[in-house]
Amino acid sequence: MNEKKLVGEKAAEFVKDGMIVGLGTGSTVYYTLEKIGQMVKEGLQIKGIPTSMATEKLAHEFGIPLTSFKEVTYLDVAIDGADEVDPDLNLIKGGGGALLREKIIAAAANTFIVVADSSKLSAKLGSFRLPVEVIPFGYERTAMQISSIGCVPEMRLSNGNPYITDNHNYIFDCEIPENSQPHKLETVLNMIPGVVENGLFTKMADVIITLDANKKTVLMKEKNKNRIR
Ligand SMILES: O=C(CO)[C@H](O)[C@H](O)COP(=O)(O)O
Repeated sequence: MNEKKLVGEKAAEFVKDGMIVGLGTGSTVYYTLEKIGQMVKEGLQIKGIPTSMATEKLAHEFGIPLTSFKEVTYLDVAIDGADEVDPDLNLIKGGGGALLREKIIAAAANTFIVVADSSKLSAKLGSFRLPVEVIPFGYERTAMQISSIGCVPEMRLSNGNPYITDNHNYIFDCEIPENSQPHKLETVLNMIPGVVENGLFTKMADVIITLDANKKTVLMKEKNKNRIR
């Protein structure tokens, strides 16, 4: 059974006629995009905003019409994957390198839905290294400052060269301190000059679509309505 397909396709049920939809990035949301593409062929009228160039390409392939922040100021719903999810619905994202656009789109969405197979659920964030996007200028010094707050950064490489994001930046994958408080760490990292964004998405997700022990899709919902928008 393909867990990613089950949760990915389930998320498409949240997409209704007339909506502006944030289109996430990754191998789970791939199935959401594929399903939305089918729904569009059957007459669904929506417009999407992609979180990455890879997703923009997929949206074209699946026939999903696109728009941008030149035309809209908010989204009805955004659907995206995650690398790790804790019981308070805090996330680590950015394994696919798209964290910056993903966070802009999640923050602009009235409802942020996360698709996560059961391997992504974790009692405490930190087993997946935290992606931190930094501008290339002064990245050596930025890395020192990331280290000074207890994180251990390692530059992400692609074929031996620095991995370059869609926004022409670098990524450090960081081990985070064991006793980290996710919201505090998210805020403190973003105060370091040179850090553009980090992959902690705290107080953002409204719904996690995952699977129970019987491999049936279940929804984990946000308990505290204290989202930051
Ligand atoms: O944050 C992401 C990309 O930047 C992805 O949502 C995350 O890496 C999950 O990917 P996948 O669904 O392939 O496991």
